[in-house]
Amino acid sequence: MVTHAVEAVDLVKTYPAGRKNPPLRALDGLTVSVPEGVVLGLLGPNGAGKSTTVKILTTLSRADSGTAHVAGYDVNCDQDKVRHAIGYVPQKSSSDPMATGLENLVLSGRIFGLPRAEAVQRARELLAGFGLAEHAGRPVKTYSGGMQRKLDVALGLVHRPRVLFLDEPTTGLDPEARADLWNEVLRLSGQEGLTVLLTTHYLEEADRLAGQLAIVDHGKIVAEGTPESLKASLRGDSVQVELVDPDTDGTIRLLLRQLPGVGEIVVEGNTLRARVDRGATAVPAVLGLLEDKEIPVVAVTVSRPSLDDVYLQHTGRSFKVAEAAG
Ligand SMILES: Nc1ncnc2c1ncn2[C@@H]1O[C@H](COP(=O)(O)OP(=O)(O)OP(=O)(O)O)[C@@H](O)[C@H]1O
Repeated sequence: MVTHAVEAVDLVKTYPAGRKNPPLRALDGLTVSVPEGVVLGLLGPNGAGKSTTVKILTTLSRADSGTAHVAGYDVNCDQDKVRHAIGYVPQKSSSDPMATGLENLVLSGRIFGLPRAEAVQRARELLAGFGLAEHAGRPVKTYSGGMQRKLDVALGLVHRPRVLFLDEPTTGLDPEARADLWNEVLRLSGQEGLTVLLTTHYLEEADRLAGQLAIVDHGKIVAEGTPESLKASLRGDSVQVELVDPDTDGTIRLLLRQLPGVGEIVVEGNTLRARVDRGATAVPAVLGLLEDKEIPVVAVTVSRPSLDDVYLQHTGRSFKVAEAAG
């Protein structure tokens, strides 16, 4: 039997939106669960409701209705037990920039009730685990962005939680630091059996890091599964047409739409992305049509469906377009 480290059912959360406006429904019946030892990615564009979900699950906010259990405890009735069972790494760092990495970790351990010697030992263990041992004595303000983020994660682990919440853990990090942090999270989950719920609006992060994905849109989960199963559930291929000039009046989109086997088409700047039944037959047809109409093309590429295609399938819009809309 699968035991769930996190179980949220039908969460609704509204925020006041000013006197003349109806309340904003940030969560609209969100249901999600995370099996023990799994890294679950909550993927959605800005404003989808990811942070609100995390705040409710970490007892920082209360849902208007619905239920949630974390590590078996009710987030409303057993708040202290939940707080001891979880680690929470918020979007904004909670470390003291003037204190050293070691001091930050020891203080955090003391706050969780560890005796001083034990807090120091745990701090040193975490610094070593995250490759920060040689920087233990430096003020955090001198750390690189990647080092600071690793320290943030270490701070969330001081009290050996069973479930770790990471709210957009790699926002603002360069690709190398991002990959480094992904490896740390995978190590924690693989070797230490930690359950991780992370929020992200990076499709690549969701694809690479999450064993399970839940796609959030307008306060609801619209699709769930492993990244592979979600992509495999889409038939056909994705064809990308890069034009010399943008399709400002939508003519090219309409033309392509008429070809047999071509499904939804998304336009992003000079690029048109179409779902097609078979890439191998669609590419020559697309190229032939555009050549006939003397429409200049930079490139046409075909690929297997991506998470962006999965998102499009379930929400009717491309992830980038949803992000830009906020
Ligand atoms: N304290 C608040 N008061 C009013 N509205 C809020 C508050 N917190 C969040 N919201 C609104 O609720 C919706 C969901 O916000 P939330 O922060 O959960 O989204 P998100 O998916 O985490 O987005 P992001 O990726 O930008 O962090 C948004 O429309 C947001 O503006």
